[in-house]
Amino acid sequence: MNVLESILEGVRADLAAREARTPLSEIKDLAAQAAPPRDVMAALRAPGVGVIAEVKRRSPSKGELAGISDPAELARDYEAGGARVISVLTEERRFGGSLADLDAVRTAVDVPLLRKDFMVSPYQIHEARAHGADMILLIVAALEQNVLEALLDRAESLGMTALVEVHTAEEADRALEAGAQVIGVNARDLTTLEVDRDCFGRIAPGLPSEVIKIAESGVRGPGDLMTYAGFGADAVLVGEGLVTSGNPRSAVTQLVTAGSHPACPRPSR
Ligand SMILES: O=P(O)(O)OC[C@@H](O)[C@@H](O)c1c[nH]c2ccccc12
Repeated sequence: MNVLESILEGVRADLAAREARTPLSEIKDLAAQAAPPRDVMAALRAPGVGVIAEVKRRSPSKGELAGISDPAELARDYEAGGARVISVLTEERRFGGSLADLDAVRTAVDVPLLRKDFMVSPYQIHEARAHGADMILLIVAALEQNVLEALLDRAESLGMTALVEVHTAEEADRALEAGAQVIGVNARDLTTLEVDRDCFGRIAPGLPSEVIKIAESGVRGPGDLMTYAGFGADAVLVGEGLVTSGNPRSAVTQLVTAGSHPACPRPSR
């Protein structure tokens, strides 16, 4: 079993336990009562290369990253630094996240939120909405094509935006086939955890100009952002580099400043 498969096994078990406690009908009601979703596309289409800042406690490759004691405070720093969207990892077993983290962040900031998890069922999408998320992650490598399409449709029917994650050109074709409007190229191969920073440059230039393109993982600082900008990135998604920086607010500001600098190549659409 590869890393992704073993993560998915745990995710399915945890999901079954939550579904047993709170039935789908109930979670749908809670989602319907939530404040309306924020306009993620508008946030991502703003000029310059945007920053999606991630609340990430642990990773399967590095273990505990920075001992985040207050996710709300971290999120406020991200927002003050100029993050366009905040990503909250809610997977518990490998990433140490939770829906409680998402709740804490939702009460602390106004920017759109991405629920970062391994989505395999519509239940998780209603759950994300009920907890205030505006965007969800769909990992192509984790989903059969028909399930990918069903989850994408479900997210859109709730007024949410899906970030469809790929790591290969074949997966990018599947994302487009499913109708993805926002595609994230993850530099990390989730089956091996290896990082390949050239992945974005191989895949993104082949995507249609109207698709929003996000470079995910392994962003160390403004230099990486500029490289990705040259290949057409609309935004970068950064976790570890921010949480381990010692000063997340200024680390976000530095990225945002680079992404709005006149010398930074802008996606043309
Ligand atoms: O911490 P990094 O290397 O900056 O990466 C952030 C983000 O891209 C990463 O957490 C991620 C990308 N895709 C995922 C899918 C599931 C869990 C986590 C992820």
